[in-house]
Amino acid sequence: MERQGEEMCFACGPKNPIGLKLEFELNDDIIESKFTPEEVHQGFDGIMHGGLVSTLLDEIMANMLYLQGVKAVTAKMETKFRKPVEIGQELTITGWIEREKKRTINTAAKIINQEGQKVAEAEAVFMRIDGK
Ligand SMILES: CCCCCCCCCCCC(=O)SCCNC(=O)CCNC(=O)[C@H](O)C(C)(C)COP(=O)(O)OP(=O)(O)OC[C@H]1O[C@@H](n2cnc3c(N)ncnc32)[C@H](O)[C@@H]1OP(=O)(O)O
Repeated sequence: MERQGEEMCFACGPKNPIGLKLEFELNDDIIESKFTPEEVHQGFDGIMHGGLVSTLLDEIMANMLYLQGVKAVTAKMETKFRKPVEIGQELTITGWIEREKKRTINTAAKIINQEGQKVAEAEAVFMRIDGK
């Protein structure tokens, strides 16, 4: 089978049939994406699965670096699930860089629901794999 590379990314790949198909807007140092979870994304009834909430946060931080030409992988990540994420509510996901030191980049991200409440947030350490 022919491999389709990054276009198959579960979170952002346009060719992944079961993917989240996230799109991003990078403005200066802040990246943003919108996503509305559906029933197929739930764990408990009516609530988005926490693993997928983490995926949204991981992906926004990863793509922020990727879109700036930085090749790095998530080395460590901590997620705080502040409120249940309801199915059918549009989410705004935002990511930014906190600090950089040699190979490691500390990043952060948050998810805000339609009512303006912070439903989840994360801090992560990315490690460059581009030899820089
Ligand atoms: C269409 C668009 C698509 C766009 C595509 C976008 C895709 C986005 C995907 C979402 C992002 C992801 O999920 S990325 C995938 C998930 N993450 C991964 O698979 C990463 C797996 N881990 C690794 O590959 C490796 O552990 C690395 C690269 C992180 C580090 O390995 P290494 O380069 O060999 O480094 P190593 O010699 O072991 O260690 C060097 C130093 O770093 C420390 N160190 C090593 N690993 C870690 C760690 N995880 N957390 C903390 N510290 C660590 C060591 O203690 C050591 O410290 P000292 O002794 O020097 O003090």
